[in-house]
Amino acid sequence: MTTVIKNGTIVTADLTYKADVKIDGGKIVEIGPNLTGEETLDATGCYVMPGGIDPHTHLEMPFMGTYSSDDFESGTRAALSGGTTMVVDFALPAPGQSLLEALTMWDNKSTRANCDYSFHMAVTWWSEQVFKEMETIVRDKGINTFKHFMAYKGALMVDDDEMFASFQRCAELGALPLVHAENGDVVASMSAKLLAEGNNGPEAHAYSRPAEVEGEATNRAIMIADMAGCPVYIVHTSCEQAHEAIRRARAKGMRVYGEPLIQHLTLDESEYSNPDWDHAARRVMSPPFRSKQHQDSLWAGLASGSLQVVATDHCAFTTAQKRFGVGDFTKIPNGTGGLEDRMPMLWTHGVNTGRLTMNEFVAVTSTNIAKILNIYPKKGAILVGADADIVVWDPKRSKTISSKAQQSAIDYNVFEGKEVTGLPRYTLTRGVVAIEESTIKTREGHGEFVRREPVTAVSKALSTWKEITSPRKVERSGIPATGV
Ligand SMILES: NC(=O)NCCC(=O)O
Ligand SMILES: [Zn+2]
Ligand SMILES: [Zn+2]
Repeated sequence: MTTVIKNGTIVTADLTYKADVKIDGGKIVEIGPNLTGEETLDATGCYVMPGGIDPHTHLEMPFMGTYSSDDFESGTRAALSGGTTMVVDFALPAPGQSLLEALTMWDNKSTRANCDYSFHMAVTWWSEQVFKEMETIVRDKGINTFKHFMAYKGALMVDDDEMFASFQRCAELGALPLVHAENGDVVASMSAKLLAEGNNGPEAHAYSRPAEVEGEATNRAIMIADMAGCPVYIVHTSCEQAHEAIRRARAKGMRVYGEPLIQHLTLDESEYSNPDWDHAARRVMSPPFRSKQHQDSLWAGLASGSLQVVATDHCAFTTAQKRFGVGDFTKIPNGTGGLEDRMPMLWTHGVNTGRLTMNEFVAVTSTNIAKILNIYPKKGAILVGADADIVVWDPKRSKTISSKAQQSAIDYNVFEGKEVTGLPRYTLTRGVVAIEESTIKTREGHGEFVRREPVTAVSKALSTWKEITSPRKVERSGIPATGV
């Protein structure tokens, strides 16, 4: 069946123009005036944009003694409802577990997805086996990104030598390392001190992870990547110190990417002072929410291009799960939701305030990450041949965010009560209408895994430069005899 989106204005990362879009077999087949098809979707007054890509989700993630509560069904339904048509989740091997075995576990969970998805593979330990399996993950399994946690000591954290070894392997394979940059040793030490002093509430989670903890680790990850000769992507960049490290590295010519979250852009540290324990605990995530000055830095980074992607790190725990940490903040499961609200919140606080143009909005919610992950223009584009992952965006539609009306499985929303203006009229996943205003038409299992080939251009450029500038043995003719 052919579908035509009529009377809208196409907005991409670099163009804004009036045209209809024709879809057949899940792909865009024609763009132009006066198109016709068997089904017509009216986009009068709307912007026709590439569907959002959220490159940072944790659906049904085993973490801190429990599982995050949105699975691939509810999580991707929430995504589509907010205009996001692809998610990238993290396959997390337990320390000692095979990467391939972990991937099978994530493959099994994702069969319920309503929209397309892909995985990053985490490197949570290091051995000859991990070294070898990384190649299979890239070449056979279509995954070109490896995640490293510098935090969560005693659980997911890797040390510098492991990270350096893994980054070097990424360089060989044309893969991109991702890093959760917080100094896990310092966090562990500060947490123990705070607890010993009786500081056990959710606000102490933020006290234990100041911006310096993130700035130091971000800089370290960037320097290690530079020595390994690979690009690096810093997830959930939340503060000026981390942004500064990214900015500085980019100015020196390093391929470094930074990803602020919608939560860090729009919610601040005052949330942790709320007298209601549940309110504060529901907002416990790592890194924690920061001050308004840090938020200004992140917005400036998006506008100037030193930060490239807005994600959610969607990792949703119910209030009951958060209460595991009553009396000990280190036991509050870390994570917040946001999949459904990322696009409307960013449009409202970015485009509607003049902090971002519409084209920049498309760039940071879709096109930039599609390019970084090497899936452009299959995803992230309104072009003939691209997947018809499209959001028809109505800039006048408004709502007040409420957990009562959300798709996410949890019992609250960190954006509760916020007014948003700018919402999907239609969300299409590979040509199928999944959302029509407030009507949910998602199909469980419709989502497909998106293969991602190695990023050969960047790794070839970096390895060529590395080879040319590598240290060389100095050849000497007159070597003195040893001893006397
Ligand atoms: N961010 C967070 O607090 N939870 C999810 C896991 C992670 O990304 O660190
Ligand atoms: Zn993280
Ligand atoms: Zn995460």
